[in-house]
Amino acid sequence: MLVVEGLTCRFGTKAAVDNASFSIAPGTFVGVIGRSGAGKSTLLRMINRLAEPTSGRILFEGTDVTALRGKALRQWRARSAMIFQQFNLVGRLDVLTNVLMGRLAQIPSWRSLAQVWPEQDRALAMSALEQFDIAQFAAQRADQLSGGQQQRVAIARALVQEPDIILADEPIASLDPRNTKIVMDALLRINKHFGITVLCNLHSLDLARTYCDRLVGMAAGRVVFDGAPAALTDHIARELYDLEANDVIGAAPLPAPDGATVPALGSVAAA
Ligand SMILES: Nc1ncnc2c1ncn2[C@@H]1O[C@H](COP(=O)(O)OP(=O)(O)OP(=O)(O)O)[C@@H](O)[C@H]1O
Repeated sequence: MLVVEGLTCRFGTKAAVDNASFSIAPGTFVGVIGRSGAGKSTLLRMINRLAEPTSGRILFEGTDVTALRGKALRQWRARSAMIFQQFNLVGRLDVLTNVLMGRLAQIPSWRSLAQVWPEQDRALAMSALEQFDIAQFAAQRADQLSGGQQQRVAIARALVQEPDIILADEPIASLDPRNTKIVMDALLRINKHFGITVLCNLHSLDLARTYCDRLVGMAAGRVVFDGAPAALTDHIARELYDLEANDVIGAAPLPAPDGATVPALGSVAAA
């Protein structure tokens, strides 16, 4: 269980996240929605401890994540894998090595410096690439891949971290509709097949409704909605998105996720 209690992050006098509180049961696919500047990125970055909370607490399975330092903090960062809008791969390195970076927290530093990866880690990384149909690119430089392929490499890297939670910060913002679906399906597969909790910042309400078990709606740093997608009426959505509402509501519906209907809140089904 991930518990966020009164979490606040201030930049000067401005509260990017203002007293956010919620709990997330293991295995849930949660969409964090809201317009640009609502505080979605800051919330995810605080959970991973990339941004420091000004006040409040983050608890994971009873451990106070906000208080972690040194090795314990590095371990937490491995357990809460981030996926970014811009993929954050090392472009000049090959795809397999990028995925193996996800194992860094598990191996002694001399091995990573010498690029001597344990055979079982290489097998794990190849298997992750196979899961997302990109094993054929293993030896290619990461910057030679398309955006959608690069994001799948980033998801494979997150998967080999063997995380409890994946924090995806607008993972499809740079992608076309086809790659958007491929990447969202990949996240859904991870969530349902491995039971890994996913928190995914999404600008598009249609995507959030299609893929998520639960939505957390943010406006001006505050959590203003928390519930099942079906409970998010157009009226609430319009309040949430204000002037952007017409851009995010009622766009062309996305095809259903591959091989899965949208699951019930908190359920974990085999993919
Ligand atoms: N490092 C920072 N320094 C100062 N202000 C910041 C910083 N990071 C975020 N902010 C401000 O905090 C607010 C919330 O930003 P955040 O990026 O979390 O929102 P968001 O909902 O993720 O928006 P977007 O969808 O545009 O990324 C914004 O007003 C932003 O300008």
